[in-house]
Amino acid sequence: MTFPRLASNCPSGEVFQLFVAKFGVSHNPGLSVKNSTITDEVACNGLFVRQAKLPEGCREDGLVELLRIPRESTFSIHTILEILNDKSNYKTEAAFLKTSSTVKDLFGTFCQSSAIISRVSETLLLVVYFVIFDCLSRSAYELPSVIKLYLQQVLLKTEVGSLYSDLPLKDACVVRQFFGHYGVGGILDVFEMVVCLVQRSFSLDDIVERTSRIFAAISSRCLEIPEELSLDSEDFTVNSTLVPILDYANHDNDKVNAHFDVDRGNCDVVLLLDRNALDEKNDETEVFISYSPVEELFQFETAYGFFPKLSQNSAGVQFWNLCIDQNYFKVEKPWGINLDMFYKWFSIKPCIQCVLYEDQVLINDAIEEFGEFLLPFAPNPVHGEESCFQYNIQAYKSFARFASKANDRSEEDYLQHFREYIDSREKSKDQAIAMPQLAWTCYFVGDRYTYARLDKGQCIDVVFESDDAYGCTRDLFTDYLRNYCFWRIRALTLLKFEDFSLSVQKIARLELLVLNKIVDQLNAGEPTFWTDLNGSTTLKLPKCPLPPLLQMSGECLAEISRPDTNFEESEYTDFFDEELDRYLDFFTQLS
Ligand SMILES: C[S@@+](CC[C@H](N)C(=O)[O-])C[C@H]1O[C@@H](n2cnc3c(N)ncnc32)[C@H](O)[C@@H]1O
Repeated sequence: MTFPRLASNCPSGEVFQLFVAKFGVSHNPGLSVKNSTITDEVACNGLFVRQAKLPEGCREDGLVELLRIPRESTFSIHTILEILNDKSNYKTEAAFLKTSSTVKDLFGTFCQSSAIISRVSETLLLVVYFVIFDCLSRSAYELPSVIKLYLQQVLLKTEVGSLYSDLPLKDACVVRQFFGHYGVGGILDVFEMVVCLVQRSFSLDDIVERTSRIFAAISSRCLEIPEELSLDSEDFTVNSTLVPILDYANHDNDKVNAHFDVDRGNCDVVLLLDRNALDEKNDETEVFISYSPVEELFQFETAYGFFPKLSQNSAGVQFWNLCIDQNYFKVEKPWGINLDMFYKWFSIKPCIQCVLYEDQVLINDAIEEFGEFLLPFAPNPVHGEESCFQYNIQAYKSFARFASKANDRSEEDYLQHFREYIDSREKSKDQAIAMPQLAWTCYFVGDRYTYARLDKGQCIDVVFESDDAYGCTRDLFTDYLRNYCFWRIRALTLLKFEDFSLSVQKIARLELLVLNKIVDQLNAGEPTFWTDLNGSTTLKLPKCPLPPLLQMSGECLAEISRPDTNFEESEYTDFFDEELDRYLDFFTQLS
């Protein structure tokens, strides 16, 4: 099989040569960069290896080193500072002082923005750096040449086709309304904030378009590069890092034939080929690495702009973290419970993990988070016609009592504070209240029928003690899920997809596919939960994390009126002393 030559407008071959000639990158003679054939959707480069040109022999571990990139030619939040602070990277001392101090000032200003602080990640900080570099390079500042080359010939030339490439999203208000619970609002906020900060500091053309390109390129090219904490330690941390040339490698979990690593001797990043994974018949093969062995499709689409094919190497499964639109919490309330308030107090992510497996969509009920999601559907273990949870609208009085006991002061000193604070936390757009869970009482049978204010882990231990309780709860949840799917399918099908950016259309279509599949399976009485496959598969599901709890961009559904009626603490707990003990630190810190 042969691959097409690089298109004349594709600079990656030239970039490869420049990194080799000027920035210490070395490579195996069999390695080259070419147009990849994996996708027609975007212009796509890839790394290729020609077997005939690979020298004989290999490393001790049988792998062949294809590429070596010195640490100082990679970009992490640490190396960028080192590159900026190295005077030898500038033509004059004056240029060094001007650029390095301006970058630090602007970076400091950007990082004070609350939208950035609340969502800070190393990848975001890299975006901030490169957006600043782009503006400086267009404003008569000198940039270290390694940064300039990577920015201008890689980041700004990359086509990704992800959610970030589509920023600012068409019809952003509707997208926020219908996909905000997936965290899209946070992406939009950060993008708008970065653009706004840049526009305040520079009057340049095309800021929005270039910022979007840089966001998309960095999000799709960052690698998690391990770094030892110290020379004599086995412990290491990982840094989000941009690694030139290696980042031309594409992803395919079925065709993986290489992986990257760090040379512990000098911290170079190396790309290592498994020669056994090459097909003898093909003289030239595309090099594939794995961006992630576990494929969660929303994340792949947002970061990389594509849904990978279902691959046997990923255990034959992919995931869709079905985030629940919190607006539905107003529509249906199991046992009359306000689910928004429940999940917020317990810091439970309103998200159901779906497993895409052999043309089926199965709810992953084998993870702890599923049990957590299920909790508010549980019936009272004695009074089966009631919920097993009770909400205390006057929880601020419990907080005041705890604080008074912990600090030996009067309850009155704290009442107003907690009333206002709890009010603001319950009404906030965060998905977690982030206070001790003292608002929901759980009824359970231990040695006797009793009640206490437990956290989610404790609740799971006591609520699902018996298989009956679990089965009954799961049935109630299944009805809820069916109704949710109908509601959401209806909402999504009423949308005019053509009004949206391409990536949002792809996400909406895939979610519809998942929801319709669940409904079809439920209607046909087919398995809906992963554990229902018992016996028909011995597959052990890989771990796929749920998305984090949203900050500042969840829904705010609380409409709370807080009556000031008689309040008896003992109606809400049988375990006051244990609870006080448990949360003593929180309350003593208030003083
Ligand atoms: C780290 S870059 C790889 C190099 C990139 N192809 C280029 O042209 O520079 C990651 C991007 O490559 C593309 N890509 C990688 N693997 C892919 C695959 N299996 N299918 C479709 N696109 C892929 C996606 O656009 C992704 O965002």
